[in-house]
Amino acid sequence: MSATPQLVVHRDKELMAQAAAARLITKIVDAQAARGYASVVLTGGRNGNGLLAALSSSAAKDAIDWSRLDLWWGDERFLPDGDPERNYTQARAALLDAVPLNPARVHPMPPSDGPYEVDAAAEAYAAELAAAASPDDHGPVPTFDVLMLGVGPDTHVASLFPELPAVRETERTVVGVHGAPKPPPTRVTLTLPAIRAAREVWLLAAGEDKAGAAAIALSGAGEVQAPAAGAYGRSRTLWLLDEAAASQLPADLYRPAVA
Ligand SMILES: O=C(O)[C@H](O)[C@@H](O)[C@H](O)[C@H](O)COP(=O)(O)O
Repeated sequence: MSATPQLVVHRDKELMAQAAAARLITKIVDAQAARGYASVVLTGGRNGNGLLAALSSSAAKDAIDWSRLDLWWGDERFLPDGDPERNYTQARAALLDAVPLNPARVHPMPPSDGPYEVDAAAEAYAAELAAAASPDDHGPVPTFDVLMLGVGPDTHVASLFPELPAVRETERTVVGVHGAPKPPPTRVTLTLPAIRAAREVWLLAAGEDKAGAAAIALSGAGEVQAPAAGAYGRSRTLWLLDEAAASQLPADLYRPAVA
């Protein structure tokens, strides 16, 4: 496990999205060369969607073999299929509808108008992950190449909000969330054990409203109070920030260049 995060600070959120998209393309191409396929966990939010939009407008995206890419989600707002607030709907609009993915490798979380209520939806997604895991993986989830997470101003990641039961989960890989402080209140989320199955976890934070959250999560806070602090990958944990989000980090973590 690699709990010590590395930080990359970009000038602004546009540059951050473009650089993160370039980084993701390279990661996917490398994984496909090494293993034949790649697996990525997507996140919602402005930064996650900004990265997908940047990837969509990058010429280098054609280097990816889209038919050999597994896509999963870190969390989902439990809303009807096609709802514009669903992370899946937003990811389709930002990128997925424009690239030749293999539909069998795309794994959106279940919608609220499907066969499941929210806790059963979480169980179904956990079963889908378990079915995709191989004996080489470390448990009932695949070893994702990259798992991306937006960071909320309250330090939430995926739909793991401070102090709520989901962030305390140590056994199940996916749980239903009831009473989330950010609408909608009902959600499905990967848990910290599932997140930590990833080779690399990338946390995306841009804007002044994230500065406090980044400083708290990177300064030794506990994961129940600051879920972002508990999100780390097996071989790498990378925080991708813009200068505004990095502005409250302690000087031993980040020293802005002097102009
Ligand atoms: O499910 C949600 O309500 C959002 O997706 C949320 O979890 C988001 O990822 C973070 O709040 C970061 O948001 P931004 O990237 O928009 O700053």
